[in-house]
Formats: sequence, structure tokens, C-alpha cells
Amino acid sequence: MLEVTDLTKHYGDVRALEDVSFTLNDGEFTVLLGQSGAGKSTMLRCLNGLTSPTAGSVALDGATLDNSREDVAMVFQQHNLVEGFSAYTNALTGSLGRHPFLRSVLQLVGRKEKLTALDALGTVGLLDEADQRVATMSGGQQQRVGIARALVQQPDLLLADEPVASLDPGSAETVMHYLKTAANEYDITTLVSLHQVNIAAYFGDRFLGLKDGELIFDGGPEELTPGVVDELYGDVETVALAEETAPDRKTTTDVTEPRLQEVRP
Ligand SMILES: Nc1ncnc2c1ncn2[C@@H]1O[C@H](COP(=O)(O)OP(=O)(O)OP(=O)(O)O)[C@@H](O)[C@H]1O
Repeated sequence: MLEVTDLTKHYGDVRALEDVSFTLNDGEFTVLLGQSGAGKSTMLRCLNGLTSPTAGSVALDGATLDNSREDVAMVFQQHNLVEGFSAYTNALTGSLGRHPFLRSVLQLVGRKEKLTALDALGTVGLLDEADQRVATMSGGQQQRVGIARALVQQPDLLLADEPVASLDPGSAETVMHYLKTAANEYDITTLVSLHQVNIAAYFGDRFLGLKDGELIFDGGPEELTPGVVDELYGDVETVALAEETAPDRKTTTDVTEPRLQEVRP
């Protein structure tokens, strides 16, 4: 279980996060929403120890998270793969926490790690491309290799910061499908920041909404109403987008009381 308590991050006068508290249950697939500058990246960076909070705390399974940790994996928008290496070798570098980089790339690792890397590539649908150099892969395939690498790390918490932001809608959907499948198969607690509301509404089991650094929404798909989206984004076009997609997600106005928390002045 991930417990975030009164998390606050200030950059000088900028309040990137202000008193944010929530709990993620084991295995939950949660989407972090909010417009540009709302504090999504800051939140994820505080959760993986890349940024130190100004105040508040983060605990994973009861242990305080205050440094970069092996059991917290991150998928970035720019996947940071080694392009000259194969998908397999890149996936294998996910075991870096347990082996020095050179051992990983020279594949001087045990059979267990090799099988783990192949298993992860299979989960993201790239087993047949395991030997292909990443440089020759599409952006979506590269992002799936990034997910496989994160899986090889065998994390308890998987964070993804705008993992499909630079992809076309079709590839974005495919990557999100594999990300969610992987999270389910490996039973990993996952928090994904997205700015595409339609994709978020389709894949998220739960949503956290940030606005100006404050958590103003925490709810399930049926509570993610156009009113909530409007509150988060203040953008009529985005509301229309939410209405026209994921019809089975009931993003309609028939829910009268969205779980909007008080927006502080
Ligand atoms: N290193 C930094 N130094 C100063 N201000 C920062 C820094 N990082 C973020 N901020 C500020 O903190 C606020 C939150 O930024 P953050 O990047 O977390 O938002 P975001 O929701 O991820 O936005 P985007 O989707 O555009 O990345 C913004 O006002 C941003 O300018």
C-alpha cells in the first residue's frame, strides 16, 4: 500500500504540490489527471525519490520512501533506452539494481533474469522482436520496451509520467493496453499521469485530479463526470472529448454528486 500524507513541494514561490494526501491500495491502476503545471510530474518525482518534498511523507508498505528505490519503477515519456541495443538487452537492464550495468548489457546475468526479461517482453507483446535493435522500432514499441524494462525491475510500485504523450492516438491506446495488462499480470500498484482525458477515462480504475498543486478529485470511472473534467481543466473542449469517448464508462451528467473535494482559495 502506498500512503501519501500531506505532501507539499514548493519551488521558491511556486506551490507545485500543497498538502496532498491519498492512499493507493495494492494492485490498483490509478490515473493522475490535471492540466499542464498542475503538479503531476512533481508528484511522481516525489514518489520515486527523484525530488525531495518540502513537507509531508510517502510510505510504501509502511516504509518511508525518501530515496530512489529498486522497488519503485518509472516509465518516462522519453523512454531513455539504449537505442543501439536490442529490446532484450534493454529489458535486461531493468535488473540493474541487482547487477552492475556491464554485466547486464553483456548478459552475464543468471538464467532467472534472462527469463524474467523474456517474460516481460512477452507481456508487452514483443517476444518476436526481442532481438531487434531499439533504434529500428516505432515510438510505441520503444515505449513497450520501456515498460518491459520496468517490469524486470520487479517493482511494488510502477509510476508512469505521460507515457503516451508523444504517440499518435492508435499507438497511445496500444501502449496503454499493454501497460494495464502488465500492471494486472504482475499485480503492481500503478500510478500513471496522463493529459489525454479520453484515454484516461477508458483505462483508469481510479482517478486522482490535481489542480494548482492541490488534490481536488479522487474517484472511480463513474464519478469522472464532465463536470469534474471541467473543474480540472476548465476547458469545454475537453469535456466534449470525455463525453464522446469510453461510452461504457458512463462519463455522463447523470451522476449528480461528483466527489470533488473542497478547492481551497
Ligand atoms: N525544477 C523546478 N523548478 C521550478 N519550478 C518548477 C520545477 N519543476 C516544476 N516546477 C513548477 O511546478 C509546477 C508544477 O509543475 P509540474 O511539472 O509538476 O506539472 P505537470 O502537471 O507535470 O505539468 P506538465 O504536464 O506540463 O508536465 C509548475 O508551475 C512548474 O512550473
